[in-house]
Amino acid sequence: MGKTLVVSLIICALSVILWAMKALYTIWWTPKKLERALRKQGIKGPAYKLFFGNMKENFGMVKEARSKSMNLSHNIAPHILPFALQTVEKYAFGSSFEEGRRIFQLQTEQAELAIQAIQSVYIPGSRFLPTKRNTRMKEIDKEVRVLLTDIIHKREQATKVGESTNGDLLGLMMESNFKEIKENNGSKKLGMSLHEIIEECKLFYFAGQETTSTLLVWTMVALSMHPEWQVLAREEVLQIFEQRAPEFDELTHLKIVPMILYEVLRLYPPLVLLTRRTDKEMKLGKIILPAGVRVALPILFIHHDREIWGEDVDQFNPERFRKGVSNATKNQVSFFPFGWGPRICIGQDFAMVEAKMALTMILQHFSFKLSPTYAHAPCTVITIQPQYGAQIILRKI
Ligand code: HEM
Repeated sequence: MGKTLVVSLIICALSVILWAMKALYTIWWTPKKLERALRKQGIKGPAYKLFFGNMKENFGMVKEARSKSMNLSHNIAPHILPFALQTVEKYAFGSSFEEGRRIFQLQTEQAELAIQAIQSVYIPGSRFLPTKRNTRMKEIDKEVRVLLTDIIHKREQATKVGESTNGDLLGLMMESNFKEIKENNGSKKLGMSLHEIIEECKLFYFAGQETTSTLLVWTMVALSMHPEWQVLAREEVLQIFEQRAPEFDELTHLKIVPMILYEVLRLYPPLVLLTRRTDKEMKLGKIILPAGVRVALPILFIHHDREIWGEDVDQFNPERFRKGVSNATKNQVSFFPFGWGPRICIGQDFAMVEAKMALTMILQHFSFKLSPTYAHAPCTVITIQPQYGAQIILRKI
């Protein structure tokens, strides 16, 4: 008993030391290393300032918006999320909403538990303890795997007997995997493993629903706050489609709706930050970054940078996108809600089509305005969310 206690204490002490070393490395040594490297290149100042600009001002903007608590009646956010999921399910997995509902519920619960874990005090190694939350997270992970494995196995059988993928993403992924294995004489080393396919599916669930529903929720909030743009968008939609459902090809005729969506993505980018780690010395513009440095690309801050966007940076002004994104950004990389470079969001066109389609149909059938109970309080919970909900009053037209 005494021996076990000593061993446990030693393990605990070692993990605390390791954790402290890691924290020191991340918050002190790496920025110092970066600063030294930058100083040699004639760039002076603390590393965080060099890369984030005036953080205080930017954080202030988000904090200021967090105000009093409100009641959640008419909150549209929970209704938009299942819509986005249904779309991802249908086009990414081809399965019906009902079939995927269990996975959706589980993934939602998993995201909530992950947020709770992120927001609680970090104790090194605590994720291995059999706490209620950890146990539930493991159970969820297991159940999601079983459900997805089932969908994948059914698809595998269908692909083997030459059934069509119907062009959905999972089918295409498996078809190409199957082809690669076949071309290499059945060697499974080259194709994706079941584990990899499951991880891709899970990524699609997270990447494809929360982001697009966030875009739609903020678009409805913005159009409620700016009824003049709501009127313009509705006029355009009714002129092109009248009351009928839009066809995919016709969506390119929309001009005002994409301007609105871009402006919403600028003001409320669903993902506020991207991070990268340099694995070797790298040149970033005129700056040389040493290896092992974590670089944050603060999408939200850059989208709200007065120097880039001008004095009306905090205003909702879709007009700035009238001549397209390159014109609005003067060809700089200052608007990147979907990321940039090789890891750019693969679902961006899909998301834009989905948002245009959904917004068109909402505008055709409803006019909407903010409920007096709405409090404007954007806050970051993985994606940027209205902290007290998005209470909107819809009127059938
Ligand atoms: C408004 C909607 C969306 C926004 C704002 C958004 C934004 C992003 C961003 C910022 C990234 C990270 C890029 C990086 O790390 O550089 C990303 C990655 C990704 N997104 Fe989206 N996304 C949206 C919708 C979607 C949809 C609808 C899907 C799928 C149907 C999707 C699938 C993915 C995937 C699979 C990745 C990972 C790509 C990779 O690592 O190579 N996203 N997205």
